[in-house]
Formats: sequence, structure tokens, C-alpha cells
Amino acid sequence: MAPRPLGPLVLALGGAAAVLGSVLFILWKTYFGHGRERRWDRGEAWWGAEAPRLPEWDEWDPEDEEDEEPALEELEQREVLVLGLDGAGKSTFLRVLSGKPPLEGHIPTWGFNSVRLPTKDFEVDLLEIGGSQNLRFYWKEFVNEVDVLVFVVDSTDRLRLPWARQELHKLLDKDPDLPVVVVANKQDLSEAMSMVEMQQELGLQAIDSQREVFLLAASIAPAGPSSEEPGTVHIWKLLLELLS
Ligand SMILES: Nc1nc2c(ncn2[C@@H]2O[C@H](COP(=O)(O)OP(=O)(O)OP(=O)(O)O)[C@@H](O)[C@H]2O)c(=O)[nH]1
Ligand SMILES: [Mg+2]
Repeated sequence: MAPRPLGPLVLALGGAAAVLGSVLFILWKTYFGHGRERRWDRGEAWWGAEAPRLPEWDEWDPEDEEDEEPALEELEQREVLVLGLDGAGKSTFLRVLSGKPPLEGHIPTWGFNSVRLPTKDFEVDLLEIGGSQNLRFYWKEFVNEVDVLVFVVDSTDRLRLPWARQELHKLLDKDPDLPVVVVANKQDLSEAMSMVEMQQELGLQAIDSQREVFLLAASIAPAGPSSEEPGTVHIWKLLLELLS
């Protein structure tokens, strides 16, 4: 049987995938745009955000409710996209930022995962899209919608560093002005590449000098207790500077 032309099929699949990417983004916006649920735990937050004080029972007046609710909603929003190959440490980063302990082992994100963190002046939405090969296609759909890109790389994953580099540069091409924070994660492990190597292998020196690009060494969830590498706090502080 003569081979059938693939062109229309590829086009149709490409179109369907683009639509799905947009639907995912709309779902995320809808969730955060109108949802009242907060995924962060006010009690556990460590980044210095002031948790709103809940009224004592005898102070509570239902008529105040309507006045109080918008105060939280009125805060401006900032959006951070967290990408990187599967297993790089994206979900762990979001968990640690939310004050939760890292999970044991790698549980892949099938789709997206997000947290909203309040600061004094604005709220920061962090969106992770899973890094498995079939999800990387959607990354580019989100990159023009955010204020900062955090790109997490496993510093021990030498073999796949060229893939990480390729994906990172595709995203950079998509938005020439987007500030980028590249996180060289898992620096606690002895096989981790040095920062000089990471900079070279990821081709960061070749990036347009006008763009804000940062390379941070990190151990978001160190395997042992003795790591001295800066971790999540440093990334968060830099994000706050970039978003202010
Ligand atoms: N040694 C070490 N392990 C880490 C570090 N950060 C994360 N990990 C581990 O790396 C594994 C993968 O982390 P995840 O956060 O699930 O990776 P991910 O980037 O979200 O992966 P996908 O959702 O599949 O895209 C987990 O077992 C983490 O505990 C680190 O700094 N050091
Ligand atoms: Mg994940």
C-alpha cells in the first residue's frame, strides 16, 4: 500500500496540541483569577509574608466580610513560569517555597502544578509545567504570558544537558525580553557540574547582553544535611527583585 501523506495529520495534531496548550493556560488563569482557594499554608510560610489576621469570634461581624474579602483580591499579580526537564526539581522548588517538605523520590508532574505566594506588595503565581517530553511542546504557549522564567536544570544530568540547552534557547527565542533565572540545582551531589561548566554547556555566554539572565547554584532539596549551597531562599529573593 502506498504511504499516505502525513502533512494534514501532522497539521491537525499540531493544531489540536496548540489548542490544548491554550486551554491549559485558560484553566490556570481561571483558577487563579477567580478561585478563592489558596494553596499556600499561611502557618508554614517562611518568606516573611504577613498572614492576614483572622478576627476573634466575638469580633466577627458578617457585614464586614464583603469589605474585607477584596483586600486580598486587590493585590497585584505577578506570574512566574517554572520549567526544566523532568526530574530537575521544579515541583520540589514549589513545595519548599510553600513551606512543605520535599517528597521522597521523583513523582512526575503530568500537566501543571501551581502555587500562589503573597508578599507585602503583590501576589506571586508560580506555574510549573511538567518536564516530560510530551509536555515540553506546551511550554512555549505560556512563555509570553509571564513576568519571569525560572529554568531548573539538574547539574548532575550531563547526558541530557544538551536537551536542556536546546529547550532553554527555544524559549529564549520565543520572548527576547523575558528575564530568566537558570537554577543549577542538585549542587549538593558530588557529581554536580561546576558553575563554569554549566554556563558553557547551557550556552549562557552567547545570550544577548540586553537580556536579564541569572545563573544560580542551588540545592533545593539537599540529600544530606551539610549542604552549604544557597537554595530556595536565594532564588526567591532574586525573583522578588525582578518582580518589584
Ligand atoms: N540531591 C538532590 N535532589 C533533589 C534536589 N532537588 C530536587 N531533588 C530531587 O529530584 C527529584 C525530582 O524532583 P521533582 O521536583 O519532582 O522534579 P520535576 O522537575 O518537578 O520533574 P517533572 O515533574 O517530572 O517535570 C526528587 O526526588 C527530588 O527530591 C536537590 O537539590 N538535591
Ligand atoms: Mg514536577
